[in-house]
Amino acid sequence: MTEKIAVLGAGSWGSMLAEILNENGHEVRLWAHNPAQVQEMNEKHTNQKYIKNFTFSKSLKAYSDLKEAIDGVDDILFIVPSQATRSVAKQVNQILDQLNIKPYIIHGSKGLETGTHERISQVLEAEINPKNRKTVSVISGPSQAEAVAKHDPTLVTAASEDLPSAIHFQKLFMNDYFRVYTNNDIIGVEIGGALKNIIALAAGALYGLGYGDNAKAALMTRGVAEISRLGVSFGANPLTFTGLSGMGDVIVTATSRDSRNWRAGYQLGKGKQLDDIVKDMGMVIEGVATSQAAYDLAQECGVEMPITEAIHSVLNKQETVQEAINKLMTREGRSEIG
Ligand SMILES: NC(=O)C1=CN([C@@H]2O[C@H](COP(=O)(O)OP(=O)(O)OC[C@H]3O[C@@H](n4cnc5c(N)ncnc54)[C@H](OP(=O)(O)O)[C@@H]3O)[C@@H](O)[C@H]2O)C=CC1
Ligand SMILES: O=C(CO)COP(=O)(O)O
Repeated sequence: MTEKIAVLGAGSWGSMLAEILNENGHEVRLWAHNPAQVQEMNEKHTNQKYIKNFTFSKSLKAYSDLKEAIDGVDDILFIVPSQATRSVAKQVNQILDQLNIKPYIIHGSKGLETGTHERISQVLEAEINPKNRKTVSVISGPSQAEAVAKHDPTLVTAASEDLPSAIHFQKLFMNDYFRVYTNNDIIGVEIGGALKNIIALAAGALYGLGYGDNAKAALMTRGVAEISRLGVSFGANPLTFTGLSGMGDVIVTATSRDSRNWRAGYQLGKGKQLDDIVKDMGMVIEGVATSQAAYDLAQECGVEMPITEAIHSVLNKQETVQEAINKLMTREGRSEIG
């Protein structure tokens, strides 16, 4: 089955997912809002700012006109930063009002919207009229774009409340280096993907301060515990958090030097100011905005999330990283389970 697919967002992950789909034989249209980036992709087949030293397939075409990118497609994949998804979805909906198509929608963004605290599938469902689309799904899991570029064997999850839609995307993406599982727990998959970025910030900060493997293992394990607590309070399946989009993504993002969130945390641990880190990174650090949304949600729902609170207070300059660690370590003793 070959399909026409629009990929919206040509950063590290959008361009790499577009390359996978293109290699799988689909007709892929990669949309970027920056015309210079479209020109670079079409003329040099590179995307140097986002994926260094990688040459994309010549058959992968980039577009700067959103309507041209979407017209006639079977599927639309949203891969812009979480906080930009709503504005892109509004534009897409207006265009779909004028076209006679009803595509499947999927996204690969890992964040929660600040203010509304919505998951990205909720944003897409709200902004794209059901008459203009089929279901909304997510693709998530441990998948640094730089490693996918090297065909590192990578396993991810496609999730939708509608299992046939998840299977639809499993078939589109699967190949011999990119293996896709399915899950109908979209809440758990999205919450795991979004909140692991907070744990990655914390892991980088610990390393920046010089702490080692015990601290890293403790952080990852208790990180999954608190992500799971929040997710379960929204009806997620606790087992999802032991899987690829939960523990799997915590492991890769909290250990990979390719992770922007880990690198940002490392610099925080070294004492660099957040504004400078964000400016110098030049790519999205999802954990920064998502730590605010997760902190607000935890307060609203009465869910205990000590690591999220610690990162929130460090990012808001209420505590240093060392002070936050001291507070975490001297909390009252707890039972591990429950
Ligand atoms: N990189 C990775 O390995 C992975 C990333 N993800 C997730 O994918 C999502 C995207 O990340 P990634 O590709 O890495 O991010 P990048 O920062 O690498 O790229 C983001 C892209 O989105 C574009 N963009 C930003 N704002 C807008 C907007 N308002 N409208 C249209 N386009 C916009 C940027 O263009 P410009 O810079 O020109 O503004 C850029 O092309 C994130 O949620 C991330 O968590 C998930 C798995 C792996
Ligand atoms: O989500 C990712 C890998 O699974 C990418 O993480 P970063 O955004 O921290 O690079």
